Amino acid sequence: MKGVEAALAIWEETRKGLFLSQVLRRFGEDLPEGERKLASTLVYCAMRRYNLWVEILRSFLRRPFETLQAETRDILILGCAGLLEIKHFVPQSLVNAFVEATKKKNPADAALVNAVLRKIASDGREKLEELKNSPNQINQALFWGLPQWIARRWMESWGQDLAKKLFVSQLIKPYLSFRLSPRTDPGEMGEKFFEEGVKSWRSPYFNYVLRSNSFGHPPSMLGYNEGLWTPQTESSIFVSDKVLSLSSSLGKRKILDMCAGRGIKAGHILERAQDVTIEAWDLSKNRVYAGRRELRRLGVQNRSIWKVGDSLKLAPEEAPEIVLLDAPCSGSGTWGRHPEGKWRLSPGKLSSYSDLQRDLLERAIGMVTTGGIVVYSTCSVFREENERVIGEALCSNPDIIEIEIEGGGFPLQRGRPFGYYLLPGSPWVDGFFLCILMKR
Ligand SMILES: C[S@@+](CC[C@H](N)C(=O)[O-])C[C@H]1O[C@@H](n2cnc3c(N)ncnc32)[C@H](O)[C@@H]1O
Repeated sequence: MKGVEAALAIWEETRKGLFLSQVLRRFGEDLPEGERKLASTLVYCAMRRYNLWVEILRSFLRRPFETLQAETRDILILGCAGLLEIKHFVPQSLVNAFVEATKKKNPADAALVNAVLRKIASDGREKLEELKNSPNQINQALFWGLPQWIARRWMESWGQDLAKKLFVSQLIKPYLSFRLSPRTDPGEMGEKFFEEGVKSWRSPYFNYVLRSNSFGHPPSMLGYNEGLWTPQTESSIFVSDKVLSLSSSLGKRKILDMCAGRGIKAGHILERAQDVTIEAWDLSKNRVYAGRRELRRLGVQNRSIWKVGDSLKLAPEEAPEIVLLDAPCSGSGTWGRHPEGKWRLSPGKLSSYSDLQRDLLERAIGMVTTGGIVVYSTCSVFREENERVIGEALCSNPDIIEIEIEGGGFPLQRGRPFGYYLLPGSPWVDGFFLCILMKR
């Protein structure tokens, strides 16, 4: 099973700090479709509930998990996740594949891996059910794949019902939404996708967005290189769509995108508003490079200026009428898509995000004049990165007011008391926060 070996190699790379999706793309290209799917399913299952697999393994091991060699730990985690989550595989062949991999990496541990994985195949589900049905908060955090401190914080700040929704969202398998360019006909594009084996249908929220049940590799799909569509989650589309409607209803054409990243929102705005110009900043040289390339792909690069640098220090070419601050954040609303993020976050890191967000928002407010708009967004569901940041900005800037947002059918959850949340709850909608401010 080449998929098992590839999963182990991907897992090792991810430990160096890379995203699963990045590594998977690199490894996946050389694998046949079935093996690529197996590798992807294994690494995502393992990463989504990493602490759960470690806990289950502990209960089946006679020695402390930490004393095992790193390669053996990896094999046991992927094996445990595969056996308890992948239903369409014969457990015995999966166990055999992991034992074979151990023989290559750590022959001395092959018997241990064989014994532990066989035990998990026969008794592991019972343990899983036990945790699922336990009312204990620690067991719930384990079952849904969350670090305990995060589960506790969400329970405290969201209350039991909404926190449960966030817990469940950790296990929703994400799919692609395609934002169509204004020159792309949704019906024709849907047919082309179908010919390529991808089923798609219209999003209930946007008439220029198609949903799919694919997790595919966008650059190798039909129409991507020609700029006919862009993969973008519908929550992210909601944010850039709001910038578009503010620009058109208030007649504001000069936009500053303070943290433009790879230019996904900038591309959306420029392709749908021909009279808008965007100045795009980002700290990362690589992202600015990718952003420029993205706008070129869409054919809108000549209405943009890009700068690499710290948005706390850069100066705009022209006074902006709208500032979009799509702030760097913990990404907690996108952990269904990028589950490695939750294991890399710490309380200290979370508060350093809040500090940076507060400074960036102050800078954004400082750059607009009377009537100017600041659109603040994060893909996080932590109040520390959202309402708290907005609350501090409103306190220190009495000339700023919040503007109400219409959901247009999108299930918005009012922040407490500022801004709006899009809570993660379907494969096409990540968790996002959005707040629109105006200078009086
Ligand atoms: C949420 S991402 C932006 C995504 C982007 N708006 C899009 O839709 O493609 C946040 C970005 O902020 C950038 N960033 C972080 N700190 C920054 C700073 N001090 N100045 C400018 N950019 C910064 C990161 O490099 C990252 O690309």
